[in-house]
Amino acid sequence: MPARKIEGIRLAKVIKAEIALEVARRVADGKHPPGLAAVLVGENPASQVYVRNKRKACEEAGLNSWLHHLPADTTQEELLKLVHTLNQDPKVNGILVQLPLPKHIDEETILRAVTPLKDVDSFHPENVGLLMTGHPRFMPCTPFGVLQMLKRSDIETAGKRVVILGRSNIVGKPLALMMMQKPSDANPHAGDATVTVAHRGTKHLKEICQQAEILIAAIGVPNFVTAQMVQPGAVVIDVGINSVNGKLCGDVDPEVGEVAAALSPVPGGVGPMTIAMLLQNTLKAATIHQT
Ligand SMILES: Nc1nc(=O)c2c([nH]1)NC[C@@H]1CN(c3ccc(C(=O)N[C@@H](CCC(=O)O)C(=O)O)cc3)C=[N+]21
Ligand SMILES: [Mg+2]
Repeated sequence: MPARKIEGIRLAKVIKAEIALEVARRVADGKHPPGLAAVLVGENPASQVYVRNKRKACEEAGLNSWLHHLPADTTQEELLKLVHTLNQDPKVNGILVQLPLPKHIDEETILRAVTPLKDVDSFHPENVGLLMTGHPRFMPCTPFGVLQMLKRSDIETAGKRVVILGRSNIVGKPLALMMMQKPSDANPHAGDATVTVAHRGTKHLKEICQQAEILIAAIGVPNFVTAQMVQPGAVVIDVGINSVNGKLCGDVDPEVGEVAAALSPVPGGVGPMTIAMLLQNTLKAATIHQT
């Protein structure tokens, strides 16, 4: 029986509608709409697509959004100056500096310059630390999207054996934290799972993947996960966004659909969920700022 398709794009629509309702309620109370400032440096075509999708989603949910598109030769000082301006702007609740940045700019320096209270990506070390200790301020958007995708598909994570392929700061590492943590009032979305993090250097990778009840691929290699790596009946989440001959493809080979119980597609899976959670975080930021 082919795998059930976990339609992130449909779940994201539901979440965006919930956010739109809450935004309308706040506006009716005389508050400003939450505002997201996106900063894009240079002409990376994929980044331009993501930023466009983010702005469209903001518009649909009634949030304000601004795009600051700077030329590829922008200096680090100029970018820092813009970040400082956005930090001070009361209409801006969330700041997103699209990665990757051009080589001559130090990403770590820029991510630390975003005030943690507007850091809707949750990339600032203060927010990473809060997440690590189980008191998240903002949950990073892609891992949060993965957890919501499972929850809203009635897929239990508690007590399950979860294998995460990939150890990036944006996906693998924070997802591992959120998946393994015990839920609490401060951390209601925690997964309560048993987590293994594997990567390209892992020995016996196939055997480890076969142990997974939930397998999450965020390794950045097209079609890396094949059917023989997947336990029959497992749930597989594909976080991969790869471009192959101009076509978008994930980290999971489509043949996995023949053995998995459920599989998230690319496109239409984790990507739209990431954007929905970005709006959720921007709304949360507005709540924190009381604007
Ligand atoms: N500061 C920062 N925050 C990010 O959250 C961030 C980033 N930098 N840099 C790049 C990655 C990637 N990312 C995606 C968001 C949406 C889709 C998305 O909407 N994908 C659609 C299709 C898009 C298409 O047509 O190419 C889908 O999967 O259905 C994909 C990828 C956010 N990222
Ligand atoms: Mg990785």
